[in-house]
Amino acid sequence: MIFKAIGRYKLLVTAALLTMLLQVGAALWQPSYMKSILKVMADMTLSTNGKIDKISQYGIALIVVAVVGLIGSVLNTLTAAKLSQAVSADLREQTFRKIQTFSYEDVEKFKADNLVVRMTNDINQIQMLLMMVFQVLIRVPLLFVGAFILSIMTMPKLWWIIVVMVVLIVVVTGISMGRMGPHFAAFQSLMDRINGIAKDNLRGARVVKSFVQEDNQAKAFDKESDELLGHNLAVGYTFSTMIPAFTIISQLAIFGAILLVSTFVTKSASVAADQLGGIMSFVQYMMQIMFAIIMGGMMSMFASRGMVSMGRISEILKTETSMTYATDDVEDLDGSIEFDDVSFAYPNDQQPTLKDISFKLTAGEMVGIVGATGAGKSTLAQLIPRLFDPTSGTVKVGGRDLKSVSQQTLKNTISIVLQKAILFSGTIAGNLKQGKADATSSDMDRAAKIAQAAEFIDRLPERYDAPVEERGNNFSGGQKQRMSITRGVIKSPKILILDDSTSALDAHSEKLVQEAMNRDLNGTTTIIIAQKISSVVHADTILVLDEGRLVAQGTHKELLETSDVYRQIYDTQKAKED
Ligand SMILES: Nc1ncnc2c1ncn2[C@@H]1O[C@H](COP(=O)(O)OP(=O)(O)OP(=O)(O)O)[C@@H](O)[C@H]1O
Repeated sequence: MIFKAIGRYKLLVTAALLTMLLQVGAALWQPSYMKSILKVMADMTLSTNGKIDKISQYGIALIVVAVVGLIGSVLNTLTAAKLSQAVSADLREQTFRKIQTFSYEDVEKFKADNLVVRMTNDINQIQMLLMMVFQVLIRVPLLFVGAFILSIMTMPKLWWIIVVMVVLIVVVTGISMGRMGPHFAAFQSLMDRINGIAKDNLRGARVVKSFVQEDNQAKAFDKESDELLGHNLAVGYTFSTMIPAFTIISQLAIFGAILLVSTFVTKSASVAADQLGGIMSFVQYMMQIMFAIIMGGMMSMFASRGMVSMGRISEILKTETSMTYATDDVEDLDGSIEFDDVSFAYPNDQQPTLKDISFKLTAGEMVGIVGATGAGKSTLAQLIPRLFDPTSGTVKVGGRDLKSVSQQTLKNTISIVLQKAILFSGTIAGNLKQGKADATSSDMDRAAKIAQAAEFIDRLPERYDAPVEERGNNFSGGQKQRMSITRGVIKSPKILILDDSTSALDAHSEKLVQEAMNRDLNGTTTIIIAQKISSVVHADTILVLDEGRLVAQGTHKELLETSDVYRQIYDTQKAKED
């Protein structure tokens, strides 16, 4: 996944690698000039002949190498930043596109909040890792090996000091990383939970305020946040012991090296000068080795977090949607519906929500679905536009098994207006066009009249261009429902499902909507899921659900005579009204 994403930016990758090489080359070269300058300076105690010129030459060369290294470093940072941002933007878009192919069931399995964290936080982790990789990937091994060899070449007798230092630093790094690893693994799932709480709280701000739940919400948030703090502190503590440990190791190594060198210095001045220059560059190489190991450790830290994130993104990209369409052909189906021995269980649910349901509806009928809360009405309705596939049995529309028709055919044939009116930020027109992409303003007028939305839309100065805020927050519950019904009816579908979607409307408006539908959507099979039997008394047929089973079907009059469940619901509601 990641290699494919990076592969698109060959030029940037090459530039990042070359600039990295430039940096390493310059870093390794500099100490040798230092050594030469110091050697010449020490020699000056014997004779100054031509020495100043030599020092200037070495000095200029040293500055040139340092400037080249600096340019390499700036260019490398720029290319690494550009590359990591481009790759992570591609991954984010690819992930979002993939999620768009998911069925509703797939989204339910992942959970929406979790998908949001993956597309934001996880992609950021990958971006940070890539930035690190393209800044230090080659630099670490080259700097380590280069500085190691050059240090031993500079002071062959001190090879063992380098080896002891490397072993100690590797041991400290290994122990520290081992301690930090489990904390990094916990970060991501904690971020999912914290994000979920924050989102629930902000979305349900009205409920939180009206039920004075601020304290409880804050406590729940604090619990997760404290756990995250605990992991962050544990990482911080380990880090705070790691850095001083490195400093002590390097100081001891430098001290040891200087001490040993002083014992090598003989009375010969030229040898002493040589040793002085040597020890300077030796110490510089030692520092570079330590830097390389620390950078390597840091990279492995970013890598361990980035790998977890990559796994989470690749899980999305590898997910094959649970719903496939047998064909792309667009067909003209009529609005008849047939359920043949349908049972359905939600993903990860052992118990079926719908059990052995069979019925037939003729095109153009007005159908009511009633039943107690939790009886399975919405679940049954969701199987018609194929939001879920049945666990067993067949759902047919226009005589065709839903699994054998194309997505576009389904979209053209069926509209569902959900219990909760969901609007997207943009304009009213933008939301209505989700129902019919090429809707004209006369289509919108017609649909708005049916849904009794015209009365408030006409009062808005911008009418259909009026802005809709996030989740339609600038509209009332009833206005949102009316817009949602407008979106549902705008394409005059063959089948229209209204899932308790007039609940926020007063009885008069509900009646007006139904009358307008009867008049203007003649020929549309209308399924009305209703809490109140009064909303469906005029239906051609009513399905009565009880604990996931279809227990009766008929007209209001027939059901009053034949169905105990129906009569019970009717009597209870009537008693309440009286
Ligand atoms: N996404 C889901 N995942 C798991 N279980 C679910 C899901 N949605 C609904 N259920 C369960 O399925 C059962 C039927 O729910 P459904 O929403 O279909 O009932 P309903 O008859 O429409 O109820 P209501 O009239 O209250 O809207 C309930 O027990 C509910 O807990």
